[in-house]
Amino acid sequence: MKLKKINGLIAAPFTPMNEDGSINLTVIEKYAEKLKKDGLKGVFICGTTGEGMLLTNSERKTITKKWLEQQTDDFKIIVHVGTTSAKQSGELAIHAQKSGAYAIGSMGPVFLKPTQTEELVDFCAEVAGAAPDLPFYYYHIPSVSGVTLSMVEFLQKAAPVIPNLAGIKFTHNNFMEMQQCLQLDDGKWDILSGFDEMLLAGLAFGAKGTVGSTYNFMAPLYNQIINAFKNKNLAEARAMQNKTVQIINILLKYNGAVVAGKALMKSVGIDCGKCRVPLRNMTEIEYNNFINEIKSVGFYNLINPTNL
Ligand SMILES: CC(=O)N[C@@H]([C@@H](O)[C@H](O)[C@H](O)CO)[C@@H](O)CC(=O)C(=O)O
Repeated sequence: MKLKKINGLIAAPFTPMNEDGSINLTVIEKYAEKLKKDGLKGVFICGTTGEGMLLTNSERKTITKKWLEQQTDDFKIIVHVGTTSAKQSGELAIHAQKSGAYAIGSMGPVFLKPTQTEELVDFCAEVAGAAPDLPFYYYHIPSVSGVTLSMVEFLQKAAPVIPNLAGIKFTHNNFMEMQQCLQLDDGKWDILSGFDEMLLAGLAFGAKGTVGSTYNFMAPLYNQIINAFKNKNLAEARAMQNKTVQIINILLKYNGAVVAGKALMKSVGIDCGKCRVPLRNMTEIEYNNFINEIKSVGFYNLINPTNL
């Protein structure tokens, strides 16, 4: 399979929900329009940020169909199909391919975790094999999945048995390993940088595509980091990355990037509602304090493209 690499920002969108916790599809068209206007190259749906593992397979298929109504050549829909079961993930992969998704991704099995690379390869081979016409990305996110195997070894052992293997969504801060993956097989693999606050480091090691949650509401800042890096203006790139770090620190202080990021979306015009258990939503007092802290670092001026 001849694979094109992803270049630029891919958002990991929140899954909009109603007050009763049901999924809210009515927001997705407006959501996609905002992301396209902000310069996103697509979305990676039903991942960590999308609370994918807190949704039923039926809900994930419904969300997939809705997002796919927004897909264009310049706005790619990548579907996270990871679950604890290769069979369940395979079912989602079949649906994603039938529905016309650009690609699929899957994290490793988080229950009965693989302890050796061959076990992870076997899991991914079954999932990727269910959608043989789509590029498959392994979703490496050890801080959440607990699957901490070598990605270099994974690529080496997976390549011969997963013909549609495209690369790795590398949500990890081991940049030595990321660099090795980027260099492997003459740079064949598409290695997507997954930590927004370390985007500049990923760019420095050669990553071209990136997936993240804060691209939902800070994309103009990150596109400025990418442009400053391309123009060799590292002082500006570092200054902008530092601003994103300030904001991410506040998100992490208020129940984390998923809960706080999802709550923030309403203030940028896309009301995504609350998160599902076991995630703990903010109280009203916490939310007011959160917004005040976000304002105190100039967030709303920062994301206003006319100020960039
Ligand atoms: C652990 C985690 O949630 N990582 C986020 C980051 O975008 C993260 O929210 C951001 O770097 C702030 O820490 C993404 O990599 C996750 C992601 O791409 C996804 O939700 O599919």
